[in-house]
Parts: sequence; C-alpha cells; structure tokens
Amino acid sequence: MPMLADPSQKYKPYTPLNLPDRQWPSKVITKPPIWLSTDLRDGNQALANPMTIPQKTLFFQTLLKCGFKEIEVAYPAASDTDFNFVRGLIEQKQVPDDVWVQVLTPAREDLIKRTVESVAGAKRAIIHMYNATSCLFREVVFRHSKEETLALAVKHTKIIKQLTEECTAKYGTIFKYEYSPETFTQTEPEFAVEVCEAVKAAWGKAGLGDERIIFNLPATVEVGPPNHYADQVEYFCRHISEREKCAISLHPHNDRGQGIAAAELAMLAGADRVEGCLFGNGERTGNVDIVNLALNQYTQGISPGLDFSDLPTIIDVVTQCNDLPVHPRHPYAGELVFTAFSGSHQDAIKKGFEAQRVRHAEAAKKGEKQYWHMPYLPIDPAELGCTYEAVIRVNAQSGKGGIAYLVQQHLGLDMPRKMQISFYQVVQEVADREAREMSVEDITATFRRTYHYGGSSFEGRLVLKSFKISAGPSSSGDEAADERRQFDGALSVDGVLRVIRGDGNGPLSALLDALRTHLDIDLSLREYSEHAIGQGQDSKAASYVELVPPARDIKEIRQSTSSWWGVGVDADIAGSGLRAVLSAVNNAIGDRELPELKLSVGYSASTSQADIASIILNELGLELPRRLQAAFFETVQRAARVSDGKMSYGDLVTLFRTTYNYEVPDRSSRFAVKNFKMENLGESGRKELTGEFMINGKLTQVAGEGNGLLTAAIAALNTHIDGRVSIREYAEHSIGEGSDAKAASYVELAYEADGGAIKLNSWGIAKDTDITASGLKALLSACSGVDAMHRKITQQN
Ligand SMILES: CC(=O)SCCNC(=O)CCNC(=O)[C@H](O)C(C)(C)COP(=O)(O)OP(=O)(O)OC[C@H]1O[C@@H](n2cnc3c(N)ncnc32)[C@H](O)[C@@H]1OP(=O)(O)O
Ligand SMILES: CC(C)C(=O)C(=O)O
Repeated sequence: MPMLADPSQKYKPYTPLNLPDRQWPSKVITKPPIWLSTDLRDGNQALANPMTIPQKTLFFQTLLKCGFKEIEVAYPAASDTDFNFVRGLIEQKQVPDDVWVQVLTPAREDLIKRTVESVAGAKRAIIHMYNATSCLFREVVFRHSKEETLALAVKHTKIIKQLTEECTAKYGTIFKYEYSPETFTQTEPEFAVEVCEAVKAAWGKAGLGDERIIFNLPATVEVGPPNHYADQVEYFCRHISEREKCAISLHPHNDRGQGIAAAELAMLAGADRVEGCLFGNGERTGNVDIVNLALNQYTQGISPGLDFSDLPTIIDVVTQCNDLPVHPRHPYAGELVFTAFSGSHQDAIKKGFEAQRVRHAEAAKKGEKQYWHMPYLPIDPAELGCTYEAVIRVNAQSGKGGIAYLVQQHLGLDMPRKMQISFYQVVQEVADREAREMSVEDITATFRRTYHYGGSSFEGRLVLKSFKISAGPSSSGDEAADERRQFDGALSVDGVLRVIRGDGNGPLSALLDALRTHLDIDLSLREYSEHAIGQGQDSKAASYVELVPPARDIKEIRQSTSSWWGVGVDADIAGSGLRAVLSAVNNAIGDRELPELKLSVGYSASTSQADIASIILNELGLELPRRLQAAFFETVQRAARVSDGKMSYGDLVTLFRTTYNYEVPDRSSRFAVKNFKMENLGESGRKELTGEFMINGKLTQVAGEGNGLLTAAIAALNTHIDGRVSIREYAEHSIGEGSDAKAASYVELAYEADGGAIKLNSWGIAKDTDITASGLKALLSACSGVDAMHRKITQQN
C-alpha cells in the first residue's frame, strides 16, 4: 500500500491544549526525579522471550548497583515465573530495606489478590494498578462509558486498599499506591483529573512524603509532540487537588522518537517521578531511556542519583538479559558514540584534551572547578567506564590529529606537527589501500615499522650499539672548544659492527659527520625537538628529528622538498637524539648499498683507525677507546710494512692480542693481580686496597689508598717500583648481556723514572665478570707493558 498523498484523510492531528499561561517553557531542571525502573515489567513484557528468573535476578541486582530505589519487578498475575520471581526476592531477602518493589496489576479482583499476595512480607511495596481511560479504549476495548471507567478504577482501588491493609496487618509490609490512567495522553485532560480525584478519594489516605499517592501519567503510545505532553502534565498538576499529597509520575514511550524530550519537558511541567527502562527497552519503540535521561542531567551538572560509571558491564547484563543489542549510535551507551573517525573531529578532540590539561592544571592551582569543555564530547567517556582508546578510530576519513592522539596515548610520543603530517600520509596510504579501519594495533605497528622504533623486530639497517659524546677540539679560532662535540660509537650496520667517529657542534651533527665519513651517508638536520616521557627516576627522553638531503646552507636546508623523520627514546637525552637520527637515516637510505668493512693496510692502505677498531669489535667484542685505536693503528701499519701489506682478520687479531698481552694463553707476566680486597675508609668515600700483586715477577703484599680503585692501586704500586706510574686514560664497557655479561677495561698508563729522563706509555686491556677485577687486571697489564719497554731500554743501554 503506497503512502497517501493526503495523509489528513487518514490521520487526525493531536488537539493542542488551550494553556496560554503555561509555565514550563521558562523553567529549568534543577534536581533529579524519583526514578522507577520498569525493565523487569514493561521492558520484560515487550520481549519475544521474557526473562528467566536467573536473568531477572541478575538484572535486579544490576539495577540496585545503579542506585534505583523503586523497581517495578513484575506483573505477578501474568505468570508463575513473574510471581515466583517476586516471592524469591522477598523470601531470599534480596531487596534492600530502602528499596521499593513495585508490581503491576489490572483492575481485576482475582489478579489484584494474586498481586498483593506476591509482595506479602516485603519491607516496602508499591501496588500499581491501571485501567485505560481514553475514549478509544473506553469504547473499543472495555465498551465502557466514562462513568463505568471511573467506577472500575474506584472499585479496584478500594479492593487494593483493603487487601494491602490486611497484608500490612499480617506481614508489616509498607505500601504505596500507584494509579495509572492508561492512555493518559489520549484521554480528555479533565477526565483524567476526574478519574484520579475519584481514585484518591477511594484510597482515602494520601499524605505527604512516602504517603503520597502516585499518579502515573503514561504516554502509553506517543501520539503528540513533547510540548503537548508537557501541557497535559502541567494541566494535570494544576488541577489535581492536594497536589502536595500526589507524586506525579511520567511513563513516556518513544513512538515518535521523542520520549526523552517528552520526559524532560514534562519534568519542567511539574512531574516528580519518571518510569523508564535502561537503554529504552519496552513496548514497540520502547519506554523512555533512563540512562539517557539521567546522563543528560549529569552533563548539566546535576547529580542524577544513579551511577552508570561501569556502563560497559551494565550494557553486558542488559543485552544478555533482553537479548537485544544496544545500537552503536545509542546516546552515551553506543559503541561508537565516543569515537571520531573524521579528521576534523579527531583534530578538535586532540586539541581539546591538550588545552584541557593546561586549563585544569591552572584551575587546580587556583582551587577552581575543572570544567569539562571538549569539542564533540559532551561527557567525559572515562566516567562511563570507557577508555579514551575508543574515542579516536582511524580510517581513510581520518586526519593527522587523531592518529597523533593514538600514538601519544599508546606509545607516549608527542610527535611534532610536521612529523604528524608525514606519518598521517603513511597511515592514510595503508588505510586507503586496504579500505578498512586501522586499529590502534595497526597504527602503532605502522609507526614502529616506519620509524624502526621499539624493539629488535622493528630495527633498521643501522642500530646504535654504544656511544660516547665528549667535548671536542674547536674547529675555528673563534669557537669555544666546549661547544664542539665528538661522537665515538659503535653501530650495527647490516649486522656488522662498525666503529665510527665524527665531530660537530653538537652530538647530532657529530653523528651525522661520522656517518658521512665512515658510511658515505650524507644528510643534514632540519628539525629537532624533544620531550620527557614520564616523571622522576623512570622518566625518559623522546627526540624527533627531520633530516634532509645534503645541503650547503640553511637556505637549502629550509627549501628541501624531501625529508625523513625519525624518533628515538632513551633514558639519556643525547641517546634519544642519536637514536632519532638513526631512525631517520634508516628511512633515508632505504636499501641503498653502504660501503663494506674491508681490511686494507700497508702502502695503499684505505682502512682507517675506526675500521681496524671495527674488526676488533666484531672479532673480540672490544670497543677500543679513541686513543687506543690510534695506538693500535700505528702498530698495524708497522706490521703491515713488514708483511708487505698482507694481513688477514686472523693476523690482525693475533697482533692485537700479543701487543696488549690480551688473553694470550700461557704467557706469564711480571705484573699481575693475585688477590685483592677493597674497603671503604669511613664516610670519606676514600678506598683502601690490600692484596697480593705480582710485581717485577715477585709476589708482593700491597696496600694503597685513594679516591677510587685505580688511584688506590697506583698508590700501592708506586711504593714498590722505581719511578712513578699514573693513569692517563681509563675506559670500560660491558660485553654481552644478562648473566653472561662481562666487563672490559682499558687503562693507559704513563711511567716516569730517573727524574723525567724516562717517560713511557702503555695500554692494558682486561676482561672479567667483575668490573673491579677487570680494572685492576687492565692496570697490571699496562704495568707489564711499561715494564717490558723499560727493560728493553735498560738492556739497550
Ligand atoms: C500499557 C501496558 O503495558 S499495560 C500492561 C500490559 N501487560 C500485560 O498485558 C502483560 C501481562 N498480561 C497478561 O498476562 C494477561 O493479559 C492477563 C493475565 C493480565 C489477563 O489475561 P486474560 O484474562 O486472558 O485477558 P487478556 O489478556 O485477553 O486481556 C484482555 C481483557 O482484559 C481487559 N483489560 C485490559 N486491561 C485491563 C485493565 N487494566 N483492567 C481490567 N481489565 C483490563 C480487557 O478489557 C479484556 O477484557 P475482556 O476479555 O472482557 O474483553
Ligand atoms: C501500565 C501503564 C503504565 C503502561 O505500561 C503504559 O501505559 O505504557
């Protein structure tokens, strides 16, 4: 059947009330109504499969947790299930003393009896009786005149009065009486008042407070706009006598989709109480949604007296009991209502959170209220048990703001704006190509992959293994030396360890210099920013860099159209910056070939000090300090001249071991540590070393004092040798990780004898599970080196 061209031929409009002095339009809601949940009655009766007793019980407990003090639990005369459920609640004492259980009955004596019986023994009960009062129902359903309709209500009210009084006398149950002129909104307003006046008279004991008689004014079917319902309710409130002895209750349905508006306007019109269901379950389009109504009040700063903090659990219970889903767009409760897919919404929300953090911090300092003021979000989702994860979801409609927000929430990284734009393009490309929503996991994984961030599975071709930043020599006369920086570090490059070094006016430019020198990677730094992650001891630094192709000057850097972003996090700020540079470098080099590590020594040598150090690092795990690299390089060059430039990796390692007496089997030394003990000297921080050393080939008792291990050992040594030794350089690092980790120590020792006529220098290198032992061993090894040189000189003389 097609829709009518002229629907007025079939449908009559509602008749507006003549209420020119209506008051409700200029009122505001300032307090919550008395809430009645009718989920277990009106909601339940509308289900294809009404709830079982366990389901009703679970639902009832959930309603209690939400804070309902009046709950319509059943239509007990309808079925044994409903009757037994009510009995169970009472007999098993499941109803808290301050909660009223309400039961519904039609105006029929047999059914009223059963209904009153169902609540016998309850602490507090509301008997709710209804009969329809509208013309249509009078004529069609009941075939009653107005008088008969009124008489039906009066007669059965008296029956209820008598039965409840008997019940109170026998069981002590306290009763309230609720009467509903069903189909109120279609009933002539003056007749609705007339019936209710007669009911009040028949009840004969309406009083104040809990003794108020409840007149429930149902929009059984929503047939007019909300302002009309408000007019009807205001009319009723004004005309019913002894208004203070009546609790005016609303029972809106949602046939026109205006249940919420109708309830809110009718509250302005004077109603005291609202009946409804969670998420609007109920006949046809449902009863008014109490969650929605209550949270509307909450967002106006009015405490509704109901608690929906754990909304997800409430939704789970309700959907499981009703077997009806909550629509994803359902106000407050839908899965998508705190989710923004579109870029401009995400951007606004992200900015909103940032601005709010600042605003709240300021307000907290001044002791002012910390208002929620958030673009697109009328309520803080966290208060409803929703995490912010749900707030921003990403698909091809999304923008940089939302993506940046998720990265910030999940990885703690606050990308600079230009990096957001760059990463947005990466995500957008994936979302568009795969035509799907990008989950948080997709986005964080894409971030990790793109920036080689967070764990070995995301590492790029270049990985920082260790580094040292030191003040470097000034390159120009007018630049202070301490403004220059030297980078010495070890990288893994395609799995091979490479020692690199460079100078610059800061750690990052020193690293870029090192990459240029050793790996032929030439890039310039365009942007750098950093922030802390976390607070206190556990805080870390996050750095972001943007690199551009080699540029001659600032102008070229600024104008470059291509760039690569990188991110790094480290406990140390310099480390985070260096990692960020390498992250960007990894993006920049792609799969471009890099110069390999080769050993080429002798006349046409191309292998640098750092390359030799790289080979030692790969073969022995030793990260030689820069001066030792230089010293060993000279040794290698001398050996290469002798061997005509022919030298293998094995030859190089052997040369290293023999030169520094490092882990050479069966080689006895004239200087060695046999045993030692270190003790703190009081509170001063000074140390005392005692033990037995091999000195000049003799086992010698030693003792010395100093600020640390090595100074104490030097003091001890100097009392047993001719001349004096002092430490020129000391370095240490660990080799390996976890329980297999060892310490490697490097000592450069200076020796002076014969009033300065003899000056010698030697390196000692040692490895041990104990860092103190490795330091001492390196020192004694350096002594052996000096001793050997000295003896050579003495023999020559
Ligand atoms: C708007 C509302 O939601 S009202 C509540 C509606 N909820 C329910 O109906 C759920 C529970 N109902 C039931 O289980 C059954 O309807 C019962 C047990 C109450 C009654 O069952 P039955 O006796 O078989 O009657 P039936 O279901 O056919 O109801 C229709 C009869 O009740 C009468 N009736 C309807 N409402 C009322 C009322 N409020 N008071 C008195 N009689 C009523 C009708 O006029 C009709 O009478 P008739 O048979 O003389 O013509
Ligand atoms: C019994 C009454 C209140 C009812 O459920 C309705 O009119 O919708």
